[in-house]
Amino acid sequence: MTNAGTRLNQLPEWAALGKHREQLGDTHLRELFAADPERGTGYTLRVGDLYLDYSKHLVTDETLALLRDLATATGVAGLRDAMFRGEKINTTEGRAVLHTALRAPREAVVEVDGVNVVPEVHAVLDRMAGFADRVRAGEWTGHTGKPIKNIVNIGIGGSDLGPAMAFEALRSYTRRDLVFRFVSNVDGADLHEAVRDLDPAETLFIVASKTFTTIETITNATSARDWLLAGLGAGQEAVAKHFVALSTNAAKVEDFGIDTANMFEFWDWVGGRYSYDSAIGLSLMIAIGPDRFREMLDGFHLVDEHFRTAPPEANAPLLLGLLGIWYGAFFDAQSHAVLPYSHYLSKFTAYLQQLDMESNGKSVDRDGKPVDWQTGPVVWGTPGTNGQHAYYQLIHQGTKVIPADFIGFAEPVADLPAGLAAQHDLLMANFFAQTQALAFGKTPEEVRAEGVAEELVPHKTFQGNHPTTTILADALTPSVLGQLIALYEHKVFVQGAVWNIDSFDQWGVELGKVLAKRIEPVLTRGEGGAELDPSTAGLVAAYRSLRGRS
Ligand SMILES: O=P(O)(O)OC[C@H]1O[C@](O)(CO)[C@@H](O)[C@@H]1O
Repeated sequence: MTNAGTRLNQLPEWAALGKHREQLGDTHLRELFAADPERGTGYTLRVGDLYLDYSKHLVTDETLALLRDLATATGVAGLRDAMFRGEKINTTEGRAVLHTALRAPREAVVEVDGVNVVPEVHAVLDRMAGFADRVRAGEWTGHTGKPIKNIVNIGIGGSDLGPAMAFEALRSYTRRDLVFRFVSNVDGADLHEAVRDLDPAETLFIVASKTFTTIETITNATSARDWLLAGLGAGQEAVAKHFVALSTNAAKVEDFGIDTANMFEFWDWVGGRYSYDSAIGLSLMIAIGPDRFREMLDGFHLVDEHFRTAPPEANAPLLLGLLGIWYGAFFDAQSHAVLPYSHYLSKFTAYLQQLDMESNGKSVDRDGKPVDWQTGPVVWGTPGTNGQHAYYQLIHQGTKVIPADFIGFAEPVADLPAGLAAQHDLLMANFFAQTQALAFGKTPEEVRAEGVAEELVPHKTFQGNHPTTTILADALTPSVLGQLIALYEHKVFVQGAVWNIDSFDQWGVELGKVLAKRIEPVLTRGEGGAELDPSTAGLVAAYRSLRGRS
């Protein structure tokens, strides 16, 4: 609900943006830069260790002011403050949204239903640290007395993507003598490949599931238990030394056979896709150590505080959120590319896909009314420079408007051998070249001036005017990773607030789960299926026939 109870696209601020968009017409970034020599330095922000350049966006001072007016009219700041206060802003699930409490300092007070949750958060972090230290020191031994050397995280969605992404991102900080694997897919191949070369006696499974009912995770965890017990030739008593659980659901953890003494808890006010800085990060904490994990939490907290207190003109998540709204609503942009120029961020965009698309892939507003404005974009991308040799052609010369974030670092990771570290300038030269080419393109006149044959001029012309944000940091440290993730979390928040949707539920994933449960007995035993539509019934029959079951 907007502050005036008016639908988003009925607001005068929305109309003002529409009019402004018409006036902007085809104005080119070349013109905007020519008109303002300070633009390249003026349209920048510094947040913690992040340097943000938004000068290559199709905006003027007026655009930005109008977008901030829209944020005011839609009550973004009020909803933000309600979130930080622990109010139940996830209305369809009746829950508070308090991932920010996961990184609050020990002395902070954040109340849910009148209870300060910060002491509990730190109690769990301390328990995690104690456990991580024991594993890292070789003091946590398996059933046969051998120290644990292999850590396998079993989870899916937010219980996988966060720790898996952060493990990759911080690989240079990880214990290289321990093996870390992440299993998510219910395709048995995932678990098979993860454990086939491991010694069960040295393997710890971390079963990560907020609900502890997710069928993929419970199925994989059950198979992992079978693999372990068969490999050890042991009974159920071996489970306690080789399985720990990360969950909000102690009863289900116990049902599975994991001692709740080996459970690390979190709470229903932590959304799955906002959870890797909770107990869900245990595998990461074992990998990088508790101190580095805490540095990461401090990075998150730094951006939380920025989002909570920075004025609108200098508020980075607000700005990024509003830019996305601008392109979706007024340029018909359907997607948003996130292009990290770091090999270690290979899973960053996949992580953001859940964060953004599960949060803002909604088509009814908070009151259940259909929206008639664009909501969350398709988020996609892979690390540069690989994308340059694959799909950048379409970004440069295609017909779509694709706003893109370019993320890069001044320093290569510390433990890269000098010869390989020397490649970093080339990587970053590509990083800077791409946003330059996207913004300014190459005019037909410039192409002709190179002596290109006239019939090839249109093919070699780059229209430019493709909007990008550049995010530059000194190095990919635990703190910087936390800062980056919090930046995106709050950007997603801002967009959901303006679009007036509940960014914290995910009802859209439920139907498929229910149908899969109904279809499985048809596949395996030929039972039921009368209710299947003709297409699905035909496919199921073909599958059964191919498997020799009909
Ligand atoms: O941690 P859980 O409860 O196993 O859920 C895993 C994932 O499944 C979802 O609920 C979607 O199905 C995500 O939101 C969540 O991150």
